[in-house]
Amino acid sequence: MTAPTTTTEQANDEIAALRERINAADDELIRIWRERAELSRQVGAARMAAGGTRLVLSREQAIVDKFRRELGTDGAQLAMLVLRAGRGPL
Ligand SMILES: C=C(O[C@@H]1C=C(C(=O)O)C=C[C@H]1O)C(=O)O
Repeated sequence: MTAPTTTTEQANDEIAALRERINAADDELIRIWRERAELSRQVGAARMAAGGTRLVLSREQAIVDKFRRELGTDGAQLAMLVLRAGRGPL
């Protein structure tokens, strides 16, 4: 059996530092999630105020396709949640 290359204390320090970065990334994701939902709501309101539709399915499909291309099947699922956050459930 090979000896460990780091001590438990070193590993704990590294994990604590990485978790700080994860927490910062999560905060950013939450901020961006809220920002996008608000922008989407504003687009919907502007379009409906001009007599247009609340939804544009071709645009939503393009967004789902982009997320799938970039992130795979989970990305497509994520896009559905992202879209729902802005315009509400279908
Ligand atoms: C924001 C818009 O309105 C709706 C919401 C979308 C979105 O959140 O990306 C996309 C298409 C529309 O169904 C838009 O048309 O861009």
